Amino acid sequence: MTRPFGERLAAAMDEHGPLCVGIDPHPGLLEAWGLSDDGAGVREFALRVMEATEGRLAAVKPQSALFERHGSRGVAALEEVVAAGRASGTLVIVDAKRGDIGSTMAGYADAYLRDGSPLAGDALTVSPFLGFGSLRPTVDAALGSGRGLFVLCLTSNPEGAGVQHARDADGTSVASRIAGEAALLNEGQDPMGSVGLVVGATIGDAAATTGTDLAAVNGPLLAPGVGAQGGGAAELAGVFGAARRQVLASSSRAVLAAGPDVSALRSAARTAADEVAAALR
Ligand SMILES: O=c1ccn([C@@H]2O[C@H](COP(=O)(O)O)[C@@H](O)[C@H]2O)c(=O)[nH]1
Repeated sequence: MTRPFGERLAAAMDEHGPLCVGIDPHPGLLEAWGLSDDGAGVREFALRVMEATEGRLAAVKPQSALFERHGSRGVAALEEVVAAGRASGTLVIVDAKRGDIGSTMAGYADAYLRDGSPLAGDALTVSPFLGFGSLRPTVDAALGSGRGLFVLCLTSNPEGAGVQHARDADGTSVASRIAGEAALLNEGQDPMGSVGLVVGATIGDAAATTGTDLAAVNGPLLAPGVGAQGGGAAELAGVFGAARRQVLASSSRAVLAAGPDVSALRSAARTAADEVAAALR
């Protein structure tokens, strides 16, 4: 039986530091790397990032949308990233932000969280905005197969606040409600549970102002927004406070800009990993 994701991620973060590099093959980056904006270009881009990071980072996070742009060839390239992660032991978080009614979520669970599925990495990002309960099929599939989830909670984009900071009749914010549901699923897990949250490095004091107790989640906190969106060491320390040991910081464009040379990418990833490790110590 595979060890739970939370346990595997904690071990990977201890070994390599709390950084996840995003694999985001944007058209502009493909051009800058001298690659074609098609399935072959995306494949070459993604496999170079894997070569630079394999066995050296806790995790990578392919952005599904930027693979899907190229239809079946792009999705085939995403499958190769998943397979490369499996072969090297680098954890793969598929950033697809899936969210739908429960019966359809069962389909996504089958695609992204089932042993033997070519798109099943180690964890999947999901959206709880159709109701946390609608995520149940993905929760069951993840926990039953040693995989993890990252549930959107306080996202890095400024537009997220309108929904996530809203309060219900008893004054509880949406973000706090989501964090509370994740905490229930992670109860008693050591060193941490497998149901994480997405909490942007750019959210300032929003955890405090929305009453969201991040430390109580007892699960990993995926923190995008480092680098290109303006999050840095100071922001990470300020946003996460007592929850900082649970944080897996994520950076895509700021690291990917160092490509296409594999050793330059490797060195950019190492520098970013050392910076976030120092900020979150
Ligand atoms: O709140 C969120 C959730 C996910 N993301 C994703 O992370 C990367 C960020 O890329 P950068 O180039 O480092 O800005 C991207 O794939 C987003 O979809 C996020 O930014 N914020």
